[in-house]
Amino acid sequence: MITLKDLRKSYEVGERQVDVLNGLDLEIKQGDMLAIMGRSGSGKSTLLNILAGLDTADSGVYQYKQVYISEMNGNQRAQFRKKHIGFIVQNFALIDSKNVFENIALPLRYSKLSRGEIRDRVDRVLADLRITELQSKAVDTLSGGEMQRVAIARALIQNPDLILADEPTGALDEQTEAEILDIFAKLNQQGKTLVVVTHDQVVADYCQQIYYMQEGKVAPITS
Ligand SMILES: Nc1ncnc2c1ncn2[C@@H]1O[C@H](COP(=O)(O)OP(=O)(O)OP(=O)(O)O)[C@@H](O)[C@H]1O
Repeated sequence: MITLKDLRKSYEVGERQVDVLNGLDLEIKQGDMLAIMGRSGSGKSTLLNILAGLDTADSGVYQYKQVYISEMNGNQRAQFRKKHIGFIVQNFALIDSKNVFENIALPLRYSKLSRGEIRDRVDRVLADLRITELQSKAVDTLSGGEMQRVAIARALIQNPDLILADEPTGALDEQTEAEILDIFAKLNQQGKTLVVVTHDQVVADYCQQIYYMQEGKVAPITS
């Protein structure tokens, strides 16, 4: 599904050049659920942002199915992101001034769907994530676990094939973490491909493969 080949990316910090990706290769198959671990600053978020089409490498190849994302311009990447990617972050990134329903419907706002179709789609993800009763609530009144469910619902609203999660349970207690991980496992069973960046071994152990990022590359951890 995804091939990354010889990805390189560096930043100039003052006089110094920091190599974040240093010839990174990775293959992700459809239906994989993989964890990426590694020390702080090793480049995990950079990699996830590139997979999402939010950022680009300086060189190397990013192929998604038959398409070369690494050859796209910013607009094309935005289209790609909208169609294929669901992105989930640690701090949920919800809009406080909007209620749950509006947050989940947000990615559909420039679509050609009618209000009724939007309603139906949101109803479906609300039901899937068992948060139908929260739909009219202000998001800043929710618990952390509820907020993350809303963020997952928003990520799913366009029915993406690839779900990228950056420390998705980092702000949650153990019990809530387990609930969110169950949701991920269920999505994976439904055929979604998931890539989860985490520092947490419990989260990594939920995934079928664990990769470790070091010196600008990733390598599988074999148990
Ligand atoms: N815009 C930028 N300008 C300069 N350096 C940057 C920039 N973005 C990231 N970096 C550097 O790139 C490196 C990788 O950052 P990245 O956020 O990808 O790491 P990470 O593994 O996700 O870290 P963490 O686990 O702490 O979130 C770090 O050294 C960071 O300081």
